Amino acid sequence: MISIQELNISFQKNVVINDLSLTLQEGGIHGLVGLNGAGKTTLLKGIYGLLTFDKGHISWNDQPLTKKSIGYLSTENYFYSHITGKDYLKLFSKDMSRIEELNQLFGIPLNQLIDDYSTGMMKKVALMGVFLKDRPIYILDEPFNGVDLESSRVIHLIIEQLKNKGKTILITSHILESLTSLCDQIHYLENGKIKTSKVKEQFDELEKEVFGEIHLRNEEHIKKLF
Ligand SMILES: Nc1ncnc2c1ncn2[C@@H]1O[C@H](COP(=O)(O)OP(=O)(O)OP(=O)(O)O)[C@@H](O)[C@H]1O
Repeated sequence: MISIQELNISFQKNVVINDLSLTLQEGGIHGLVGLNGAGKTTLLKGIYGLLTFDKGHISWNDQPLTKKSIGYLSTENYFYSHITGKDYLKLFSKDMSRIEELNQLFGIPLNQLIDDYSTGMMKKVALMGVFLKDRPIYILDEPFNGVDLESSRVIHLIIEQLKNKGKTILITSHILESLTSLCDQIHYLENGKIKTSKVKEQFDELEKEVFGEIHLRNEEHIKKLF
């Protein structure tokens, strides 16, 4: 179980994560949603240990949570420039046949320079790097962003399989449907706190409760504007 207690993360005076508490059960797929700028990436970076926090505590089964327990997909792909996909993936695994087997699912031209890849291809190579490492926890920031339908389905199935192996997964997406079909629980982040958490049977309520209100407000506003 990952336990986050009263976490505060701020950038200068901008408090982005504000006394946030959240428990992530072991062996589950957890979604994190929220509007642009809500603090999803900040929270994931905080859990992975890329940001210092003003206060609070994060633990994993009552032990400190460290980077080596986590496979982390960042929203920004920090590749070395002028490196081929193959050379990049070799940083994650020396097992070339596993790399090639994994790539059968994604079809990336691995001998090409990453600099020459499309946005979706870069995302897929970054994800392949994450999946090549066996970790108990995976934190995936926008894994479906820019990825075609076929590969989204592959990523979906890999995540489900990781769950079957007992891994704990935390994932963000702007596409709610990709989370409702995948997650056991979805957490909604607003004003630096988890406003609500819903289990699978309650996902309809999440749509109505959180997004219904926003849709309604926007619809009225659009009708006034146009
Ligand atoms: N390095 C930084 N320095 C200053 N402010 C930052 C930094 N990173 C994030 N912020 C601010 O923190 C807030 C939350 O940003 P964050 O990227 O965590 O949001 P998000 O929920 O992931 O948004 P999106 O859905 O657009 O990806 C924003 O107001 C942003 O401007």
